[in-house]
Amino acid sequence: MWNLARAAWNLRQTRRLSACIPGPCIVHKRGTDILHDPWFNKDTGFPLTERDRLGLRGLLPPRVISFEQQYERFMNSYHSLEHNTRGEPESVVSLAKWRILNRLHDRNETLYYRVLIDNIKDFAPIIYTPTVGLVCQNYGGLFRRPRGMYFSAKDKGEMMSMIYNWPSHQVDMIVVTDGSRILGLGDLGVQGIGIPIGKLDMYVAAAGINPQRILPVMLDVGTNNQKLLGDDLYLGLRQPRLEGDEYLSMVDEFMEAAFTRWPKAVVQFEDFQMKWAFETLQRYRNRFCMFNDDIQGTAGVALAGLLGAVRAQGQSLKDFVKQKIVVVGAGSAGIGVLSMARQAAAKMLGSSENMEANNQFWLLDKDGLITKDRKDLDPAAAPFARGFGPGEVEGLREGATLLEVVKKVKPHVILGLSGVGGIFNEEVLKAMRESDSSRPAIFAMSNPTMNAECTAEDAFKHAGENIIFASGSPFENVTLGNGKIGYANQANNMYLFPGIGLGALLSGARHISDGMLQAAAECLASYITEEDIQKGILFPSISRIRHITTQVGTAVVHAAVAEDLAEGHGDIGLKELAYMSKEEIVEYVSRNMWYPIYSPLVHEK
Ligand SMILES: NC(=O)C1=CN([C@@H]2O[C@H](COP(=O)(O)OP(=O)(O)OC[C@H]3O[C@@H](n4cnc5c(N)ncnc54)[C@H](O)[C@@H]3O)[C@@H](O)[C@H]2O)C=CC1
Ligand SMILES: CC(=O)C(=O)O
Ligand SMILES: [Mg+2]
Repeated sequence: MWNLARAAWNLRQTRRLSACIPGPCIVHKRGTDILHDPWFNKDTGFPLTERDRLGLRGLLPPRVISFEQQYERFMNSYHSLEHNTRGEPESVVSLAKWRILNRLHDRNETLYYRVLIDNIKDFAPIIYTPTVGLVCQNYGGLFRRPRGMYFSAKDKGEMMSMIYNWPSHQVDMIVVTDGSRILGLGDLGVQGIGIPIGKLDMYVAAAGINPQRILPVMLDVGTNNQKLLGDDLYLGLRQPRLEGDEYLSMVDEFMEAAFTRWPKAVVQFEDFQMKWAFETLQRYRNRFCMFNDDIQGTAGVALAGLLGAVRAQGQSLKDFVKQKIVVVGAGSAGIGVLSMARQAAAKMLGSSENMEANNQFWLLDKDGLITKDRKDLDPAAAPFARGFGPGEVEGLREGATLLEVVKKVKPHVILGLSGVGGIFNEEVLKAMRESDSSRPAIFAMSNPTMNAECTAEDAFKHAGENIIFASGSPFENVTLGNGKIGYANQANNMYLFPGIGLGALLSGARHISDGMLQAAAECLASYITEEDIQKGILFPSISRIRHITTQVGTAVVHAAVAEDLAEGHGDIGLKELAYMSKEEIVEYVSRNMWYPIYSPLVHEK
């Protein structure tokens, strides 16, 4: 039986290798309809024979420009824009850069994704955080043409038919938001659509998901943002947010519709306010192949960073259980990080009893330190409320301030996921000089840049040059004395969500388990070399994101198979997956990653 599966796998391999040259792309349009379709459009790059075949002759200037020349011309325009906007306010420059990229996205997807992949380090801050936040805030004014699908409270009962309005026959990856907590910017209603668009651009760039098979989705359930409600030109529903069962029945309807049309799709929930983030995750995670990026993706990246910080202190990974970690922000992201960190510690300790005694975490929210004396203690925060077991620090009361906590606990790590810019202020950072760690870690993970708990520069200036620093949005490295560099790591879930989604898709996982998420986090944690860790580098350069995502995707496929959750993908069945070696899974994952090149277009009626 196994030998047969093996033989079939080998045969397919051979066939595929001989088919590496870009295959033809079937197109059902002709003439200007092709030029106006960004998926097929090659601008001046259509060869003459193709112009003849597709009725394009005379619709373009006669000269044929190669893909490389088009690429160079775009990059030249981009660099001129950089040059011409020098000295302008940062927001003006960032939006100008976003516009030029967006115009290309609207016109020629192949060229757009190629420049994005090749220049991901420079372009991620434009199409993703921080600029995407600014884009969402200014969405009404920037809107030119729609992207993705919008399901509103007015569409109740219609979603099952509406989903068939989407033109692609196959969708692999859906990112959905209700716009209720966009980065650290709060409720932006329908304007939050920029986030699923940016996340899916990262899916294409990092995971090689085919852009014809992605779907950004906005669930417009209203908004509680008074400014938007009072704005005549606001593009979403001008009504308060749906609540309770009305809200859930709308999300239910969307999920049923999406999985009815595309049963093998993966759905990522993004930027939902905390109560709905947790509730929808519990509601759907055993029914559908879905995950919540803010809770689960962020947790894996933070855990990888925390383990890196242990290594940077010259300790063994097992010493993680001795680290005193203060988390600031008890929302979906903060609680997600603590839950995963606790799981990892429990695994290292080997028993839940030891875990009770361990008690290494302190959690604060807008009302200060959370203890068991907290009135109306949120059930999600309850496992991390102080005031039980050994390890209590004298004199720390319910609601203690961050400064009090840092001074008394002398933590190894402070990790911010509060959405509040600057709360790691000079006093807090200076107090970190008394940390019990030889290399204290400061993670200011809130987005966008304005909402980071501190800047990289302030962290190194006030907390000392030996710290480890990471932030959610990118900062420049800091030049320290004696030619040393203070590394500004970017601890952002972009290092994991593409690999989680890709691994879930290619394994055909029924759902996404904790084991699959843990495998993703462990893979990222082990990616970085000892030499880099010693310099204070916790995460690899974003320019390696395709390679990282291949590895993370492989780890996720492997875990899905090991947990018996995989059902296979396309013509690769479970048995073939189960038979693959690690190298073969890597090869399988890479082979399934889309790469932007112009394919010959063949017209079919
Ligand atoms: N770097 C990354 O990959 C990620 C970063 N984030 C960022 O984390 C932030 C929070 O996200 P969520 O947890 O989903 O939001 P949330 O709204 O669910 O939670 C925010 C939490 O911060 C607390 N808080 C507010 N003011 C505070 C203060 N002054 N001191 C201490 N705590 C305070 C709130 O009480 C709440 O517990 C956002 O800025 C988001 O952009 C979220 C996901 C991933
Ligand atoms: C990065 C991200 O997912 C957030 O800030 O919400
Ligand atoms: Mg998010």
